[in-house]
Amino acid sequence: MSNKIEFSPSLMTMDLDKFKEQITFLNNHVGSYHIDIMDGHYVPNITLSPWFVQEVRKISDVPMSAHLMVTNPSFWVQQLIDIKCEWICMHVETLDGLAFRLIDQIHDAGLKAGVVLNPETSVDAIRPYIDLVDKVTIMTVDPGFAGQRFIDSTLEKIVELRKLREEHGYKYVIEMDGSSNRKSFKKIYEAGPDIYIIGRSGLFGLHEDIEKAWEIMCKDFEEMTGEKVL
Ligand SMILES: O=C(CO)[C@@H](O)[C@H](O)[C@H](O)COP(=O)(O)O
Ligand SMILES: [Co+2]
Repeated sequence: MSNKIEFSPSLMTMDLDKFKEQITFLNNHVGSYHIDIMDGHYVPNITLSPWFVQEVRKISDVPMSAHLMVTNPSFWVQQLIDIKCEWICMHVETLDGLAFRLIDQIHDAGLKAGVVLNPETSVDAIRPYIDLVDKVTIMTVDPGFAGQRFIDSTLEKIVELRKLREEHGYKYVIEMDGSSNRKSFKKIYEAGPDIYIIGRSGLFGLHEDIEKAWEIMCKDFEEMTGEKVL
């Protein structure tokens, strides 16, 4: 398989004492930044925020993708629209009765709308609006925390999404989120997402120098998949 693969660092796992150095380096290497936004309610944790998106924006032109883990997506979507966050991705499990309105609202603002599926949520849940979304993210861990174990059974949803896209000509890109690293790269690659979220286990934790960490990540990916990181 040689579709264009994009890497998207999960910035909640970066080293904040090296914020400028890490972003400046990554700006030249990655396709987007992944910003985890939690409300301490939908998941029992609090991490980044729209404010953080704006801080990154001061030193980066790389598109930003907000991963909303919140019980009240409308409130957060509006904030992210106001600051023109390029990708706004909402958990399917929080969208009942709101999906079409929020997707339209994001599109009307000229931004991209994504949906995120928990490990136990099936692709069928997004069938009513699958043709409208720009991205589908498959959680390969439970949402809320870094450093969790990879859930193998989630990979079949990536295969299913690829098949559906081929059959129906849907426009969405497919992203995976959770514990992508040397140990899991091969099986993820075989399932075939377009975007890999890389966190502490796959990137930031590999070396304190981000340039070296990136080199190790690329080598790991190439060794495990046979695919060169461009
Ligand atoms: O949404 C989440 C967690 O709720 C992810 O974006 C993680 O931040 C990322 O997957 C961590 O990856 P690891 O550090 O575990 O490899
Ligand atoms: Co995430």
